[in-house]
Amino acid sequence: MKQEFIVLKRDILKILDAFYQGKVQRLDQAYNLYLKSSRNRGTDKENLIRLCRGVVKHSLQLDSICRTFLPKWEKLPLSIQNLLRLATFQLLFNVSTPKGVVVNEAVEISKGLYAGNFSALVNATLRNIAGQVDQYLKILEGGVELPPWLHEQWMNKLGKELENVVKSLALPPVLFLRANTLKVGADQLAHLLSKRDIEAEPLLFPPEALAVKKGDYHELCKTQEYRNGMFYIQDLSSQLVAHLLQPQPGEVVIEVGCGSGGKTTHLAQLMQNQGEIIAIDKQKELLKQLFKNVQRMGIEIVKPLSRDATSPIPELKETADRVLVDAPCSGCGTIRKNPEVLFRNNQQTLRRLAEVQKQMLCNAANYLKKGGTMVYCVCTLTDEETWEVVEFFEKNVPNLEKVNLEIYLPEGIRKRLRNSERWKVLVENKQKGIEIWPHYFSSDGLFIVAWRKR
Ligand SMILES: C[S@@+](CC[C@H](N)C(=O)[O-])C[C@H]1O[C@@H](n2cnc3c(N)ncnc32)[C@H](O)[C@@H]1O
Repeated sequence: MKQEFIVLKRDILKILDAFYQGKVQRLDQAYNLYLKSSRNRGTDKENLIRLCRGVVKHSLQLDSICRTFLPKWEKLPLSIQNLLRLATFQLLFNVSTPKGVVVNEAVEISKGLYAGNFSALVNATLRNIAGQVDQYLKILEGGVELPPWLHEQWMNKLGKELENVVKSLALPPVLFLRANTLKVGADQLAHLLSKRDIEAEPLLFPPEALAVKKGDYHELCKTQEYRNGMFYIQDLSSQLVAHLLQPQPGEVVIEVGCGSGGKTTHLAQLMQNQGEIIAIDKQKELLKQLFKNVQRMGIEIVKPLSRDATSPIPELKETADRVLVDAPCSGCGTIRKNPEVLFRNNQQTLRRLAEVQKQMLCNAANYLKKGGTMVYCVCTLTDEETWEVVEFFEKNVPNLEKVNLEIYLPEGIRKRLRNSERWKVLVENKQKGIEIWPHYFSSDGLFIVAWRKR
């Protein structure tokens, strides 16, 4: 039995315990907090993240498998539940590790929990599950199990296509980069990274996008190219947003909900570092990170503004050529990398978020000059946060007309969208907004819509 795997799994269990106890909202907060402490610097980070993410992503399925053998599953202490979840996940997904090793390691760990009172139960349950792995694998081949409220919504939208979505959500997230074209092109960046044994393949659209084929997040952040601001780690669908806003050098652009600057820095690139971007967020901590990113990437046109964007900001009235509203949302498009989204949301949280989105959007429309363009985007695809927000906005804010974004999409992207039944429905209904579903490009899901002020 390899001692280091046992240590790794004990670490994972601490993270899962913190997550399921609700001590942190997001899973990445739980593992980042943990990895930050100096004792854990040598941890096999990627394996740890993969296993934590896998357990949370499949926990509805893992729990129902465990429940088959443990009718009193709900009454078990949380650490024992997590130990069984983790070992079951390994039995089903880590086919390279012999089943006996997985079971023995779990039993060994259980001896240190609750005076070993649950060791026999852990042993018997996992041996039963190990004996029926083939049967369970068939269930898991269907993809991630969505909570009923989300399954019903997406089924209504997608019908049979939902099968492809949930299968795609089960896959690990793809790491995408955006070359900072103020410093380097995608081909040149790929070449520089290859010297560090990182393989990143330039994509056709956007021209600055790359998909990482070899190398992980932590390796990338340590490179000289990262420190020199030659790239930003950003999902592919997010990279479409700045292009669809079409900012021009010399213009005034306002971004509402700028966070740490993923889209802000992209807007600055497209503006060739000329003009002005007012980057608004209510979280000061994120604005500090934005400042670091802007400096790292050699950008000089960003003015951070710490404000609550659900209230009007009178001094910005009719000042902007373009406005981007990147609103807080449930993140249902990001389940591949943020599986906690499956558990932290329900119809109530969606309604609360939709209210914030509506207020941010209605206020932001006032910042546009006549003839200016505004984009609203969210990395989710629930009705409440997308089309219902659009409907409310259009009823309440006059003098705006929807822009047909399809014409701004490059042929490759358009072709893929046109292949989907969902796109045909949107076009038939003259909806004009764009829905990127996670299986189209192995990216996050995203909703984008745009208006022009008359
Ligand atoms: C989707 S995230 C932004 C991501 C960012 N634009 C990027 O591309 O990296 C939404 C942002 O909205 C901010 N936010 C939430 N509520 C807000 C409010 N009432 N006023 C201003 N910003 C808010 C959050 O702090 C968060 O950074």
